Amino acid sequence: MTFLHDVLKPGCSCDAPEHPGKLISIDEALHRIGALCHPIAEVERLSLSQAHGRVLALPVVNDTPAPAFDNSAMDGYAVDARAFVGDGPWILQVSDRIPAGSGGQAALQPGTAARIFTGAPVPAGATAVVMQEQVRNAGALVRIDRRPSDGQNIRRIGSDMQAGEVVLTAGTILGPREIAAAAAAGAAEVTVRRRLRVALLVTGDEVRQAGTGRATAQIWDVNTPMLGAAIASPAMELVAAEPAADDRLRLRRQLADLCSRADLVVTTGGVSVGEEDHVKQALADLGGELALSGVAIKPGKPVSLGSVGSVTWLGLPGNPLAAFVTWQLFGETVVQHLTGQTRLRNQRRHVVTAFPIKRKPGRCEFRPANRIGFDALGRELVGFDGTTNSARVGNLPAADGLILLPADADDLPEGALVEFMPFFET
Ligand SMILES: Nc1nc2c(c(=O)[nH]1)N[C@H]1C(S)=C(S)[C@@H](COP(=O)(O)OP(=O)(O)OC[C@H]3O[C@@H](n4cnc5c(N)ncnc54)[C@H](O)[C@@H]3O)O[C@H]1N2
Ligand code: MOO
Repeated sequence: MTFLHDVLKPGCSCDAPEHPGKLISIDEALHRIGALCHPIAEVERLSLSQAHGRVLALPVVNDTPAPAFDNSAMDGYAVDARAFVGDGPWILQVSDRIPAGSGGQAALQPGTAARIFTGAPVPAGATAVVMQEQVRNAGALVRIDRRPSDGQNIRRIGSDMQAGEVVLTAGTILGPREIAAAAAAGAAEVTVRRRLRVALLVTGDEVRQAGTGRATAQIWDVNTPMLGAAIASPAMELVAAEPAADDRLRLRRQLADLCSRADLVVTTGGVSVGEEDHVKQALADLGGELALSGVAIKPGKPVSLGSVGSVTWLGLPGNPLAAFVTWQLFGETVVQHLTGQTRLRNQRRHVVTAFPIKRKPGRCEFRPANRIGFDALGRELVGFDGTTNSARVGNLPAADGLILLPADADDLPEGALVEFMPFFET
């Protein structure tokens, strides 16, 4: 069953009246993100040790073979097995001692064994290394009982990476695995895109920062710390995190200022249909253009995207779970495009529900869920809290991803196959 398609007739009571036919599918929204968001052009050169989490702007090419010389995979004895006559055992004199790092290595003296250590260069003329546990040692002599195979315990020059090989392509995000490969290629520095400048504007007169006073009917600000944490990844720089009033004029001034300092302005709240929802009007006043406004997704229906000149604007809903889900799904995708990542991280996979689900059809629904094991067929089972709503984040820490419930499904039995998207963690 596919459910990432246009929902022409939203079936949920809160979908239809204000947006008839205007909600687009998740896939269409992702497509529009791709069409709008292009990588920032500026790059910088960083040492590899400073580059964690950054996005490569130029490939990393291995200039010399890795490993750069044949070396031993074991502590043992380097021998030339071609010279072993008969079935053995063979007794050889130990003619040399080769620790790791020793240079200018002499060739193996014919008919002898060279004591060698893991990582040390294998002397010319040796065809194998016999690990020391398989050798009987008597002073300057060693006894080998089994014929070593050709190349045994030798890591060959270039067997990891060839000279001239592209180790990492442009657009790769540098995590520990990529940094390992770049380090093995001897890359001291890499060329990465500069950090994406992100500004956060959290609307809502009722929203208060924890630690300040709070009157009745006011609420703690969840979105600033939550999105601040999501943006605190090495490829991004949070240039501003400001509260905004529900006032169109002041909002316009604030947005103009943020657009002059950021590549991406993320707002929360004020994107729905109420008279207090001024964000879109303020952007229109600045000459902004909308790329999408409203997606058939629950929570997060009012999520919007647009641009003001070269600056991208992402409007997330105010409800914290809706903001979280739409950041995970759309915000991360916007960032991936703007930072020039070429391998988009779409880790959705199929899982099986541990409980039945009752719901209203109409929008594709994302629910916090957690993996709880496997069923008798070996399929991954997920559980979830049945009482989710778009303002509720208390159950987020227990979850480790989101399940996607089909737009057109009302009741799903226990054991239904659904998609699961693990959280992006930075
Ligand atoms: N008549 C309609 N009303 C609403 C509709 C609709 O279609 N018709 N859609 C609902 C849906 S769905 C959502 S989602 C919300 C989104 O509205 P906004 O994005 O404009 O957000 P606000 O109205 O500003 O706030 C919604 C909600 O979230 C609370 N909030 C806001 N900011 C924060 C924050 N930083 N930390 C914690 N909580 C926050 C705010 O107090 C509201 O309760 O609109 C529905 N309404
Ligand atoms: O779509 Mo709204 O996101 O239910 O909360």
